[in-house]
Amino acid sequence: MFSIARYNGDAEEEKDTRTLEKKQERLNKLNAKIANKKRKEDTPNDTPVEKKRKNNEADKEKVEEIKVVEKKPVKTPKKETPAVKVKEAVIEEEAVVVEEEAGDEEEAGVEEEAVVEEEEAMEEDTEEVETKEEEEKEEEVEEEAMEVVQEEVPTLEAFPDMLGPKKKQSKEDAKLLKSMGIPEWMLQPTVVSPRESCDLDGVGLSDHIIQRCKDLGLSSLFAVQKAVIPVFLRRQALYDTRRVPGDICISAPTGSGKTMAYVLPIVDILSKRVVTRLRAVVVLPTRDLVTQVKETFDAFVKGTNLVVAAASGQQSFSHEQNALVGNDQSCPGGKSKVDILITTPGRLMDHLTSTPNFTLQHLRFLVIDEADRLLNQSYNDWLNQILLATRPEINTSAPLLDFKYDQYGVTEADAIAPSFLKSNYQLPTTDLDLPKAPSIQKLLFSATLTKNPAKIAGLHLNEPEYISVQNEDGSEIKQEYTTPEGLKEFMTICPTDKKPLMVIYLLHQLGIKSGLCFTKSVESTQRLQMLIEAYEQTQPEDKRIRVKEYSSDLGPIQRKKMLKQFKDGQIDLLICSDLIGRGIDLDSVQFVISYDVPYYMDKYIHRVGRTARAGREGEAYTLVEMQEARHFKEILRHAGHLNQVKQLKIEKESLKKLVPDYEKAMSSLTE
Ligand SMILES: Nc1ncnc2c1ncn2[C@@H]1O[C@H](COP(=O)(O)OP(=O)(O)OP(=O)(O)O)[C@@H](O)[C@H]1O
Repeated sequence: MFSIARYNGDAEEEKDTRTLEKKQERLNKLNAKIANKKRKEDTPNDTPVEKKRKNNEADKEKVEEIKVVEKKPVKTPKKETPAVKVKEAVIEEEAVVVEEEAGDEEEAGVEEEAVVEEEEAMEEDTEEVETKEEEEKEEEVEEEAMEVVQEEVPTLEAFPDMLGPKKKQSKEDAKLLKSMGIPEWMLQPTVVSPRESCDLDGVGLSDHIIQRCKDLGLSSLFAVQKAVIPVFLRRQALYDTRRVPGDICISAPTGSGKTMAYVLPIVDILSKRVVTRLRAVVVLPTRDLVTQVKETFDAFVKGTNLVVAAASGQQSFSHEQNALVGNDQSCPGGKSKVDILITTPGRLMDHLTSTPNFTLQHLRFLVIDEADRLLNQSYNDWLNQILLATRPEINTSAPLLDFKYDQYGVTEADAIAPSFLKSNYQLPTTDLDLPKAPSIQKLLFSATLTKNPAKIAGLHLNEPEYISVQNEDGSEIKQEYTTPEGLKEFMTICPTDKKPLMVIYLLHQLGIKSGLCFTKSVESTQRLQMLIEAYEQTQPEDKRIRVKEYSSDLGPIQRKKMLKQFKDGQIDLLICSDLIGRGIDLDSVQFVISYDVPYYMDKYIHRVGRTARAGREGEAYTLVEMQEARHFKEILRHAGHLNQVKQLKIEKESLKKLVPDYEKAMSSLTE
């Protein structure tokens, strides 16, 4: 059903690397010169702001010097030309306090950085507008600014590359990492190539599940599924109080099929259960993902008597309570109407604290999907609270064993998980008694799994195993992340004011459709959507791109509707914040634009991973403002990913052609 297409750009990459190396050499010399000069200028009493200003000047100077070496000097428009207006609009747009999605802690640092950068950009603008002489050269300058977009802006190296591209891990490195607290099992993953695959019957799944896979159009299993499913199926018992099942951490590229890697074995193992208990909980960071994963479970439990529920606040709390436990009286073993629960950490905590009979004592599987993102979220100490609820406490003041019988003559104790019996009753013990351990297995999934020792320690993993689906390309440079094979990545460095125009260029000149465009905030999303929509109004009806904004401002029903319209091809471009930057699986996404640069590599990986999923092809474009170029390249280089992201060459003439309609659109918005 799916064809795996490979991008064979080795020769091109080699050429690019050579060019980059030469440039790098030239730039290193310049950097040394600038660093010397800067040292002389620096005074010990400089405030951080002053130092930052000087740094900026040095960077600016460096850009200028580089341009002298490579091309003629580039100036930016000074007067309030339409281009300047756009720039101001964009700056205004970005200066607004960034309202990121709730819980996205990473963003805090980024917001601060962005605000500082915008302030500096504004300062520069004011100075420029005041220069009368240059006002006269308006047209010429405008043309030159266009050229900046077209030119290849070289890598800016302000500091010696201390981190440098990551080299393959040597024994000494491993020792160092170990001494930093990274556990040994994490340093020695079972590495699986993303190209591996196997037949549906190659991993030990039961006939029923294999048939279900076929009914749903699957013909083989992807690498992550081939590697992970047998590890799940090794231990099929629901309660094995003697041997705890080992925990598993799985890292595999975006779109590589991680969801089915846990859905298939969980459904297979649980479908043999007799009584309904809550035995699997899947925790996800957003409601949209809860809905998506619930749909996958629903598809595979068909034909079994397993019950799947979602609790993410899309329905009222009492509705959820009723669906999870009903209205029965309190019972020591808890009650459950569902076998599998898909939820967000917040909602899970709410049910743990406020829903009588809701218990995790029977939990066999705890899946933490998008694990790095969730582990960064400390909402009410959710992880600790959940883990506590799965661990029995010995209660010395518990009453003596005295089972009550229910209406069917079944003892109440049958409802209590074996490991929790001692929490509820005092049991007669003998010398032969061994402690009964809970049978919970923790499973962590992500395309960018954390290696933060503190976060890992917080999970209290049992005999963990680490499976990593990654390229082993034999090169010297270690790639931190593996991206899908069918993904082509591009970046273009352009002035802030040209970014909306660049999006229009990508849509109209390259004719790309069915895409996601990520911005850094809800406000930014709204403004860009308005601007593009205004531009589309200037176009003939049959050439208009249908663009919509997808943000947390929309209710769950609207969001669902919008995603369906996008899947059905009724929307060409969804402009969104990082709300759907992770995990969301829309098979129709052909391209991704990062309108605002992601400040962290993992965010970049998840964004670009919305395309080229399940062996398909896709393209990702990142618009990089000139002042961000150094930082962005640095994070790419540090992750060993710089060579994979090509500079996009843009034809000046094609871009220019769009300007008149763009100006019309701008003035229609300001009217
Ligand atoms: N064996 C398979 N054969 C065909 N398609 C598959 C198979 N396994 C998964 N898929 C499809 O691949 C797509 C991506 O899967 P999934 O959403 O699980 O990726 P993921 O690894 O979780 O990505 P992300 O890290 O972005 O969340 C889905 O549309 C899914 O239906």
